[in-house]
Amino acid sequence: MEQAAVPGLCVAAEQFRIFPLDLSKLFVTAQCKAKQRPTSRLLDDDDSNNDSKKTDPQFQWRLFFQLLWQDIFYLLGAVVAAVGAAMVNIQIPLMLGELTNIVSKYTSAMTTEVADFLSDIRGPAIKLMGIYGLQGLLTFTYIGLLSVVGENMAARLRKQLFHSLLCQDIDFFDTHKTGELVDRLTSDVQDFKSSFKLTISQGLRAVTQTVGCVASLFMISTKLTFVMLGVIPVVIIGGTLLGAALRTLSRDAQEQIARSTAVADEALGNVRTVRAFAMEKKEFELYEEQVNKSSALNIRLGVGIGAFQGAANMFLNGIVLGSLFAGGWLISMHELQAGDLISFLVATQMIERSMAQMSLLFGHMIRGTSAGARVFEYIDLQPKIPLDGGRSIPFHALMGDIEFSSVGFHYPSRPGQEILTNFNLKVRGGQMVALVGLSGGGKSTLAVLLERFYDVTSGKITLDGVDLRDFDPTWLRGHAIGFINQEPVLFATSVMENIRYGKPEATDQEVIEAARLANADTFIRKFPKGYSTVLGERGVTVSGGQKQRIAIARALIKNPSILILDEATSALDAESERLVQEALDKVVKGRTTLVIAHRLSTIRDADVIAVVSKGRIMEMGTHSELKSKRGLYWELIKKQELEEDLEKN
Ligand SMILES: Nc1ncnc2c1ncn2[C@@H]1O[C@H](COP(=O)(O)OP(=O)(O)OP(=O)(O)O)[C@@H](O)[C@H]1O
Repeated sequence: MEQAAVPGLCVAAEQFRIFPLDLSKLFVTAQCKAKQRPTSRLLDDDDSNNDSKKTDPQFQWRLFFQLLWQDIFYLLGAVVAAVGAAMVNIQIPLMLGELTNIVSKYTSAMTTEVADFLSDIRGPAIKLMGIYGLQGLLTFTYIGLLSVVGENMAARLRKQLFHSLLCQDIDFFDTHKTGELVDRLTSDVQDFKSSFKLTISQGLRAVTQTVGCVASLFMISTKLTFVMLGVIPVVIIGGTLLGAALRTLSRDAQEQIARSTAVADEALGNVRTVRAFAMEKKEFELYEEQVNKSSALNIRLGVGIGAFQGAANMFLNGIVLGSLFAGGWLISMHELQAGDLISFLVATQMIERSMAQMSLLFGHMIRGTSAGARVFEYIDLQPKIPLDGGRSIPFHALMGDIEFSSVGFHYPSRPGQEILTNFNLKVRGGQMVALVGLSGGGKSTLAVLLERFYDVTSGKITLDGVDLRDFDPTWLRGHAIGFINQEPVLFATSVMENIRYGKPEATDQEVIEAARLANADTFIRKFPKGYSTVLGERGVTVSGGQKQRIAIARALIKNPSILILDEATSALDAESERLVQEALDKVVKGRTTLVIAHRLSTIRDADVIAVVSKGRIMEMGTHSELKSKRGLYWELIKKQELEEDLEKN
C-alpha cells in the first residue's frame, strides 16, 4: 500500500505543471485601466471639460443585443462548445485517477505481466486520449467562433460610433476633447470586445468546471471534501483583503502612467510651440517627474504582487500537502485508493484555477461593461441639427439673398453669454458685405450661424427668403456656401485630393481649373510631384499663403453661390497676402460674399461695410461714407494705421 502512492505523486506533479497558477496576472489584467485623457498641463478643466460633472453612462442592453443579433448563431455555437469543453475537462481528473489505480496495481511485485498491464490500460488510455482530442476540438471551436463574433461586433461598434460622432452637432465638439473621442473608438471598443470574449469563453468554462469538479470531489471522497471546504473561507477572506489593497495600488499606478502619457502627448503634439518657447528642458522635467512617480508606484505594486504570489503559492502547496496527508491517512485506513487521491488533487487544482479565472474575469467584466456603456452612450446620441433632409434650390435659381432678422444667439456650451441680441442684416444676392469690428464682437459667429453649425436661439436667418432651418444642411454646406478661414486645415493626402475634397466627383481638369482660379496652379506645378505631392500632417509642408490658396481652390471647386471669407488673409505676410487677395478678387465676382476682416485695406471695395460690436451693427455704409462719418469705423482705421506704423518702425 505504501508503494502505491509513488506513481500517483508523479502523475500529480505532472498535472500541476499543466495548471500553473500565475496570480500576478490577476492584478495586472484585472486592474481598472485608467483612461488616458489629456490633462492639459495636469491642471485640466475649463468650461469645455465638464466630464467630471457628468454621471457615468449606463450600459444599454438593448443596443448590446441589437449588436449581437447578426452573429447569434456563431455565439450560440461558441457557448455550446465552451460548456462542452468544460464538461469534458471535468472527466480528466476522474480518468487520471482510473489510470493511476491501474499503474499502482503493477507497482506491487506480484503482478508483473506486461501483457496484462497493456490490456488493462488500453481502454482507459484510449478514452483519455479521446477526451483530450475532443477537448482540443471544442476549444478550437469556441475560440474560433468567439473571435468571429468579437471582431464582427467590434467592427460594427467602431463603424456605428464613428458615424454617430461624425453626425454630432458642432457644439458637441466644443465640449468634448478629440483625445477622449478617439479613446472611445479605440481602447473602449477594445476593452469591451476583450471582456466580452473572455466572459463567454473563460467565464462559462470556469463556472461549469467549478460546479462539476466540486461534484466530483464529493463523489471521490466526502470526508476529504469536507476537510478541504473547511479551509476555503480562510483563503477567500485573506485573498480578498490582499487583493483589494493591490487593486487600489494598481489603479493608482495606471492613473499615474496615464498622467505621464498625457504630458508626453501634449508636448509631442505641440512640439512647434515647445520649440518656439525653448521649453524642451521644462517639458522633460515635467515628464521626468511624472515618470518617476509612476515607476515608484509600479515598484510598490510589483513587490506587493510578489508577496501575494509567494504567500498564495505557499498556501496552495500547503493544500496539496494537506490533501496528500489526509488522503494518505484515508488510504492507510483502506477508505481511499491512490488513484482517487490523484483524481482529488487534480480536481482541486482545476477548481483553484477556475476560481482564480473567475476573480480575474470579474475585473474584466466591470471594465468591459463600463467601456461598453461609454461607447453606447455616443452611439445613441442624436444630434439636434440633422446632417441632411430638407429643401434645396437649384444652382441657377439661387439668388443668394441673405437676411438676419432679430437674431439672438448664445453658444450652447456657454448659455449665460449672449453673443448676438436682436441682430439684423440684409445682404442682397451678388453683394459683397464686409464685417469689421473689435475682436470678440461676434463677426465669426455670424459666419458659423450662416453655415448652420449652430441654430439661432431667437429670430431667423433666411436664404432667398427661406428659413435656413428648412434647407438640407448637406446642400447648404456642400453646394451653396464656400467657407475660407484664417487657418484652413488640409489633409495628409495629395494636393489633388485636397482640392477634390470640395467636390468628390470632380475630374482632374476641374481640380486644375479651380487651382488656376485660386492662383495656386503655378506653385503646385513646381512641387516635386505636382498635383500628386502628398502634404504633411495638417498640411504642414506648404507655406501659409500656399495653404490658403489650396483652400480657396477647394472652396471654389464646388462653385458656391455664397462665399464666406473669415480673415482669409490676416495670417499672411505682405507678399502672400497680395497673391491670395488677387485670387480672392477674381473669385468673389458674381457671388454673395461675406468678408470678415481685420485689415481694412482689403475691404475698401466692399459694397457695404458693417461695423459689428458686442453682437450689434454699430454703423453701416460704404468705405467713404463711414470714413466721412468719423465714427467707430474711423477709429478702427486710425488704430490700424497706428499699429502698422509701429510695426514698420
Ligand atoms: N465655440 C464657441 N463656444 C463658446 N463661445 C464661443 C465660441 N466661439 C466664440 N465664442 C465666444 O463668442 C464671442 C464672439 O466670438 P467671435 O469669434 O464671433 O468674435 P469675432 O468678432 O469674430 O472676434 P475676432 O475678430 O477676434 O475673430 C467671444 O466672446 C468668444 O469667446
